[in-house]
Amino acid sequence: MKRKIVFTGGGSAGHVSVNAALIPEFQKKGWDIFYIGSYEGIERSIINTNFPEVKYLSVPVGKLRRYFAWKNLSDPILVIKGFLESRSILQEINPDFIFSKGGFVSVPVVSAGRSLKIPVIIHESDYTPGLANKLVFPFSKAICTTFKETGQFLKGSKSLHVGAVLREGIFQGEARKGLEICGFTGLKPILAVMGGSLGSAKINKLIERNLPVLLEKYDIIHFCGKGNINEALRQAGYAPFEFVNKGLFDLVTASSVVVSRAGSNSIFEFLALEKPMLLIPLSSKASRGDQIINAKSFEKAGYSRVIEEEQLTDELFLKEIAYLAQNREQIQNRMSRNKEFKRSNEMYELLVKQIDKISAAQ
Ligand SMILES: CC(=O)N[C@H]1[C@@H](OP(=O)(O)OP(=O)(O)OC[C@H]2O[C@@H](n3ccc(=O)[nH]c3=O)[C@H](O)[C@@H]2O)O[C@H](CO)[C@@H](O)[C@@H]1O
Repeated sequence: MKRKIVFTGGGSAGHVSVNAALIPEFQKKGWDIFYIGSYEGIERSIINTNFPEVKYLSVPVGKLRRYFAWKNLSDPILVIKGFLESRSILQEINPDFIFSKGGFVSVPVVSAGRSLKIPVIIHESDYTPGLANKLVFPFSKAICTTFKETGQFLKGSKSLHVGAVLREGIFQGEARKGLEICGFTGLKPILAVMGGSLGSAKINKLIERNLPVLLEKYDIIHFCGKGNINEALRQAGYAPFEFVNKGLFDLVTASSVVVSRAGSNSIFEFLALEKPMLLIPLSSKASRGDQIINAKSFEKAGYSRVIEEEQLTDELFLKEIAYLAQNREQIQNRMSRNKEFKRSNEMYELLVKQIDKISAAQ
């Protein structure tokens, strides 16, 4: 009989990337694969676009906020509905295990899995654990972490440092194809700008203001986020994209320096591809501050420069880009020594070993 796995996680691509890295491995090994996500979240389009064979099942999702909003009154009802629907889906599938990448959508799925005694393994890619993962941590058999230091924030011995889990295609990117997609000549160095998977209004405005100056020295690839392209800016040397599913690694491989938010998956991808980074983490006013900690740890390792939003000025921004361009080789040397990541096939083997151990103990 085919073994079955249910993936969950979503809300932003950062909560889908590891799943997207692992799905092809489970496919190769003949598993029956299901994904439980929201009706409209980014996880739905990523899974349906890249893995049409995976059975995607939607459940209602209630957001967990740390601040007041009227929706805080209705969202608990959605969470309960999400739990009940997840439970009946899981009862029907009866998977060998659930792999959760976090985000709001994972809370009802993991809780329902626990109520049915289905083993759950979760993954945390940020330095400090996110709220959803913290809530479901007691329901899991193991929590895999990208950062070694994350274990100190999790009680007990369930945490397992695995490093970043990278999508297989990452090392197959071709600079030539990236240039072709953008219509660039390759004569100027390329600056890639990514405001996280959803785009960042702040970074988009920063680029807009500094575009004429930047274009004197660089060609620019700008990942603006869905619905954020400003068509008036389109010109020779400036290639804007909303969200790129295919060809992303051709574009990143073609780049010399990257300006980015500090979401964990993105920065580890840039590290693996040895792209010096200027990180502008999401402020602690708009988040739990996880990106600031991610960014600082990269700065300490000498892979990136960091400008916090509160310190961000156009002058400092241009100065830091110039610094990275000048010190590129030195930074890349440091990056090339970092091997703290897992290829998807290695992570597959690790997960299956874990799950066999758990099943034998049950
Ligand atoms: C606002 C928010 O909640 N941000 C969180 C979210 O960020 P976010 O969703 O931006 O997550 P990451 O930066 O970790 O990952 C983004 C992923 O999207 C991919 N990508 C991006 C652009 C594109 O056009 N195509 C594409 O495939 C990147 O290659 C990467 O794999 O999850 C991260 C990981 O938990 C957290 O650190 C962030 O704080």
